[in-house]
Amino acid sequence: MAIKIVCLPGDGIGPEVTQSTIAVLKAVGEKFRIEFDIAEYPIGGIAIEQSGTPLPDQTLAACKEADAVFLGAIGGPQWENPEASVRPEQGLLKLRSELGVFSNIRPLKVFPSLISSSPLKPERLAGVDFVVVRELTGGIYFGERTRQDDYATDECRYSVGEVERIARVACEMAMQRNKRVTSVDKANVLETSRLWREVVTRVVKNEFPEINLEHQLVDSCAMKLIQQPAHFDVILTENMFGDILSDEASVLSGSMGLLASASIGDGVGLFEPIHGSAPDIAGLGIANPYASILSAAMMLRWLNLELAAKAVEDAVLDAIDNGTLTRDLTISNSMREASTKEATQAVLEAI
Ligand SMILES: NC(=O)c1ccc[n+]([C@@H]2O[C@H](COP(=O)([O-])OP(=O)(O)OC[C@H]3O[C@@H](n4cnc5c(N)ncnc54)[C@H](O)[C@@H]3O)[C@@H](O)[C@H]2O)c1
Ligand SMILES: CC(C)[C@H](C(=O)O)[C@@H](O)C(=O)O
Ligand SMILES: [Mg+2]
Repeated sequence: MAIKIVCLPGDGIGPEVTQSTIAVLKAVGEKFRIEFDIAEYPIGGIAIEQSGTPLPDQTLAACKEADAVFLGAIGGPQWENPEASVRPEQGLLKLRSELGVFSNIRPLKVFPSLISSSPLKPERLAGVDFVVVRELTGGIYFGERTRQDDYATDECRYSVGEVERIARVACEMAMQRNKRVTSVDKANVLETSRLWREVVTRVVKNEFPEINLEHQLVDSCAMKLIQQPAHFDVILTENMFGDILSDEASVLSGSMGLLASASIGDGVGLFEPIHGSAPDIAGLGIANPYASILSAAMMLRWLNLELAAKAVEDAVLDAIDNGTLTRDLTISNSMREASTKEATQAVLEAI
């Protein structure tokens, strides 16, 4: 039976990188005789243009019935008017919430052949391999917002249950890795962080006694990520800190255009690169498609298609090792610059 994938290209470079990813999915499907039924639906700014809402009912219904959902990126300056009542980002947040995908897994590896693409010194990058486990459906992203003439508020709320379940995801992941969890919070200031710290400590003590747990404040964690990135194994953190730290971490790998993610809950999974719609390069044909393609590999693995997932990851690695690099990766090392199409072609040839 065909595997039903709902694809949400979105805005800016979203459609460019999803087009590459669909080509790769088709190729890997042919190689391993897997039938994918891929249907595209609007989300984000394009959906606002078409129907006045960033997450149309048909899109949400299709996502809920799919085996997996794949998203490019949403947003852009056209929809950034501070007075606007509908925004592309609301569509993505509602989708995450409706699908209940509370854990966002963002792996970070440094590809040896890309060490010169990172602004960090090579010796800092040796052995860097960690994963950010970001809570995705709670915290300040989903609290009540108010606006008066002269002030505004954003509520940040976490329940014990929300922290327990994401802590378990991080611990289970750490058990498959080096059994080290760094839980990141701001417990010296925030009450939600003090609850977070308490709950994480209890979950580890009662359920994962083999895990080596450390707590780190988010400000010094931001520093340590650059100063000593090889220190980390699993970084467990709340929604907004995870958003910020993962973009920061992408600099270690050389580009945001390399970082994939999987958003998992109890039902259908959502797979998306961590980057946004990159309005500054949209339409130029130079976006890096590897983050998106690697997100599809995470999707294949989650669908229990391990051979196909590995084939996609190896093909991206081959393309990178052969020096097929888009502008974001060549900028600091004056190598030849590949287009999105050329990078996609290099992956297709390696499959
Ligand atoms: N998941 C998502 O859909 C998502 C994620 C982040 C931001 N956004 C939205 O994207 C819009 C732009 O946000 P931003 O500029 O802060 O972040 P961004 O991630 O879109 O871009 C940041 C920088 O990284 C570069 N970049 C990002 N992805 C790249 C790729 N694949 N290849 C080459 N270069 C790449 C961009 O050119 C830009 O210079 C905003 O509307 C924001 O809300 C959406
Ligand atoms: C677009 C925005 C709502 C989103 C987030 O903050 O979660 C993005 O930055 C991400 O990292 O996926
Ligand atoms: Mg982000």
